[in-house]
Amino acid sequence: MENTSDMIVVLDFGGQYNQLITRRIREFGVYSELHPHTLTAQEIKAMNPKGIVFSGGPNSVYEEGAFTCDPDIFSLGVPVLGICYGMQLMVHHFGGKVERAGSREYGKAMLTVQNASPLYHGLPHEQFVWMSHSDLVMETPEGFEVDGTNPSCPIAAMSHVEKGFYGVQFHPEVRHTEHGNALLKNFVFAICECEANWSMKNFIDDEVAKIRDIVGDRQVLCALSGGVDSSVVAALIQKAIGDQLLCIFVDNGLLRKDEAESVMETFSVGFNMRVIKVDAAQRFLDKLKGVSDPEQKRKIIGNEFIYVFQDEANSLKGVDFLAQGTLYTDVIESGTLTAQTIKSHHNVGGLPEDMTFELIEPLNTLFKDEVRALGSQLGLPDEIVWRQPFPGPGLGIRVLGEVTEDKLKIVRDSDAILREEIKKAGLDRDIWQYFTALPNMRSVGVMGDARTYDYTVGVRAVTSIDGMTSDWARIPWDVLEVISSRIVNEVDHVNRVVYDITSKPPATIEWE
Ligand SMILES: Nc1ncnc2c1ncn2[C@@H]1O[C@H](COP(=O)(O)OP(=O)(O)OP(=O)(O)O)[C@@H](O)[C@H]1O
Ligand SMILES: O=c1[nH]c(=O)c2[nH+]cn([C@@H]3O[C@H](COP(=O)(O)O)[C@@H](O)[C@H]3O)c2[nH]1
Ligand SMILES: NC(=O)CC[C@H](N)C(=O)O
Ligand SMILES: [Mg+2]
Repeated sequence: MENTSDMIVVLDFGGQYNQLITRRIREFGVYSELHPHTLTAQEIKAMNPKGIVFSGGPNSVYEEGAFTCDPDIFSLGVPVLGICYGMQLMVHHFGGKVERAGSREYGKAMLTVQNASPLYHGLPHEQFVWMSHSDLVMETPEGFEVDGTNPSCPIAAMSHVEKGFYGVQFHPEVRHTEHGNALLKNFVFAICECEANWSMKNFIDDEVAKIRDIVGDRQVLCALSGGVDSSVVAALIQKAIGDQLLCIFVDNGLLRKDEAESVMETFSVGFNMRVIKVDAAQRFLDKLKGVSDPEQKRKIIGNEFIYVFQDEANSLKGVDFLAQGTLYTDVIESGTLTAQTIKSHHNVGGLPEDMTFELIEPLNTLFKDEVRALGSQLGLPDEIVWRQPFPGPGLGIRVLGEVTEDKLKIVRDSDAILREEIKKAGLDRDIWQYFTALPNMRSVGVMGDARTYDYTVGVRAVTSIDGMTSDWARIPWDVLEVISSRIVNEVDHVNRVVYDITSKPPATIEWE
């Protein structure tokens, strides 16, 4: 079923932050999706986009094996904006010349606009842009004009206005490009003629219609964790098909203190949903025995989740669909789009091959902050909409290395103290996510005049918008002090607490 909103397709040539392009466009109220560069012209045509953006990427177009695109894309009659690698690819395709530059250009540069193509409408003649490249366009292809220049990059922007093809060597999606947003707006609205007609309200209408269409009178099993994403999915599906929805909450033994009870209370009593709880702790812990590699742990947990869902579905009748709260970031970070797998999210990279369910993942094109807006629009209360994210593999990836009951207890107890103190300090809404992790190390301490040789607990607290990037939270010293002393005093086998002060990148939020 086709979406009712205008849309821009972004083709991914492997840059890690390409989703920023999609985000910027969505912020204008125009729907946009990021797709692999291998998407064919026919597949793109079927999506009926109003414009196409080629992203940047690490390859050099003249190298063997460099990413390319289906050449028929240029015959679709749809405007194309090539950014960095995207522009170089366009040049290469149409017979211009791209070569390695004498030196790499990374950072701020001054762009002089010399041909005011529609992309620069209303923008100043000179503007700061952000560059990150080591190849240069030496010659534009026939029919293209040079739009902008810079001393170290003479062909910094080009266009073929008649065909609707534009290229920029710099990155308009990055905040450091002074008029980047205005430039993207010119592309989206003036050149592609999009209307700002994408909102959470019509997202709900589109998705409800799609779900009804796909599901018919069959039943959907929704994997409900009590977290933001699956709660929003459950609410959306309930809106679409009412009682044909059955939720399943799995106690995998990797949950936080008192979590199982509180989720069951909220959803079955508070929301009157059909929820069943499956106690599968032993199954998960048995499978994790002796396993210490993080990716292997993630895959085991992902598989076990599905097996539990499948066992439950078998004992019920006529359940063909499994709904999950998979987000766009889960898909992107699991490496299905970009070249590099950072970590397999349990609900994407961890799915077993012999799965018999059809998946329903209505949020898999949305970012976290968009899901929160959707939750509010659906009428979910703030306490759910603003709940901090908790990963499906749970404490299994916060106990680093092999997972044991003893270590789970340390993480569970220290995490409960941290949550209590953050709440008490009134910081729970400002900090995006906060938890403790147990590195696989012990150190020497002194307690009551005696030597101890015990575990270190790591405290992690970050600020973020969508989990793709984050900064460590500046928790006041006195709050940290209380947290540290309570953890050491109240949790057995801990004699040291450290605070993680790395941002993402280069670290990630979770430690595994
Ligand atoms: N304990 C669980 N029982 C059932 N399903 C689960 C459980 N944990 C995770 N899932 C499924 O995996 C999906 C991904 O987990 P994830 O933690 O990303 O989302 P969430 O828990 O819904 O939201 P949040 O990111 O806010 O924690 C969930 O949306 C849910 O469908
Ligand atoms: O549902 C999930 N399944 C997973 O496998 C998973 N791994 C990480 N996360 C959460 O995603 C966000 C980004 O985490 P990282 O910076 O650690 O990749 C953070 O909010 C993490 O808590 C997960 N969520
Ligand atoms: N950021 C990019 O897209 C870089 C493109 C190409 N690899 C270059 O170095 O010029
Ligand atoms: Mg969760």
